[in-house]
Amino acid sequence: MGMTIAEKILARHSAHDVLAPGDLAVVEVDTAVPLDLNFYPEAWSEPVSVFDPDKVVVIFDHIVPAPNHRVAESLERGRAFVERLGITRFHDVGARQGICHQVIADVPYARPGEILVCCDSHTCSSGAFNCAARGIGTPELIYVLAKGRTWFQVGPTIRYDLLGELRDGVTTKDLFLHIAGTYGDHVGCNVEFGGPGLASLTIDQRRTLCTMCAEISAEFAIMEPDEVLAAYMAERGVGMDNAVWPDADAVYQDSRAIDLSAIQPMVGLPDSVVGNTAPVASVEGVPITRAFVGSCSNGTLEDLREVAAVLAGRRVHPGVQLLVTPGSQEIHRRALAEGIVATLIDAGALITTSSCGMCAGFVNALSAKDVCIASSTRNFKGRMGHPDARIHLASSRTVALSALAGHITAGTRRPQDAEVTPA
Ligand SMILES: CC(C)[C@@](O)(CC(=O)O)C(=O)O
Repeated sequence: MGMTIAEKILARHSAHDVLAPGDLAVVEVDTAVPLDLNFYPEAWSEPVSVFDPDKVVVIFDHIVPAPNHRVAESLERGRAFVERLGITRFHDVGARQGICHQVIADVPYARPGEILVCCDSHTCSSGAFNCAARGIGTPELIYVLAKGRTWFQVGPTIRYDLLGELRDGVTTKDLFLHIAGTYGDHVGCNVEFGGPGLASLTIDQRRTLCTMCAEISAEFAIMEPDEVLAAYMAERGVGMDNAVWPDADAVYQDSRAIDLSAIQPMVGLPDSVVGNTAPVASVEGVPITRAFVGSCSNGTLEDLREVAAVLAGRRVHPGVQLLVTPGSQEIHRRALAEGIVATLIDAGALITTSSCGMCAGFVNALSAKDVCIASSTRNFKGRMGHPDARIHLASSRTVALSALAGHITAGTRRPQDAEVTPA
């Protein structure tokens, strides 16, 4: 019987030749990624040894730099663990800091055909690399660290075939919001992306889409390998030998074709994106007080470029506070080199340290009165501060346009503005 990408990767890492939905697979893990949050005393029960220190990557990203002594003590616990077990791949506060999924992409720690686990729901982000990547809980991570193995129950797979190309100014965030609004949640299911339209999407755009699949409760969200991925990996010295395509006779729970050219700018409405999204045009004019660009879904260099293109030579609306959080120090440095940081600051934005930042609600929280538009991952009630704050999710471009206007808007691109705006 034919297998989907997820089934094939799990089978290759297990004792099974064939896996089908419902099967339990015990698998060897290629990479395990503990985060700063794992080292809180209530969560952490330290393994005496790790299965292979070279397969462990420790990344501090959620609450960094430490805002209080409790966090500082957790980070110290993490550093002691890294030191004791001889883990060399360590992203501490400082020069190598970044959001785990962005760092995993930058290096890259996620590789085609491999299995990567991390204690964060957005770990499916690395499905863009044809990697079976998934979030797990801290107790399970401790087991993986000790034994190098974990288990998954194989879920049915929903296949998305992408056709055509996105129109100018439309992003994979809009594509995701279309999927979440149209099809609702994908609880217990793997998601697989392929089709001729995939070739038109950059790696950053692919990561946005895969990352957001956590919000529809997907298990694995994996893309087919192609030349775009091969080029990205080749630049980083990684081959495609283990890349996995689905079998021609793979069995899917459902197959859905999406015409990318039909997607329009979308907004995720408060307080969940599941079945709750709308074209930006339909909420045009809703006043906002806060705007945020960042997170593991949209803190990429392409996001920052898009925001800079919108903001160049303009000023953010006086009633709006705009925060921009580069996904990693690597991206921050490249944004500096490209002049993006200066453009954003001149426009009135605040650039923050590379971390989960506002998305995780640990810094710069929203008040009860705030209305926010964010390109980040999640908009549950109370996610970014007070439960009465209203959070809309959108592309970084829509966030930037809205920050200029002081209200939610799909706006227009600058060259078009120049044509229609009298001097
Ligand atoms: C810790 C929290 C902010 C988290 O990172 C947890 C998670 O994704 O598993 C999230 O994005 O909700």
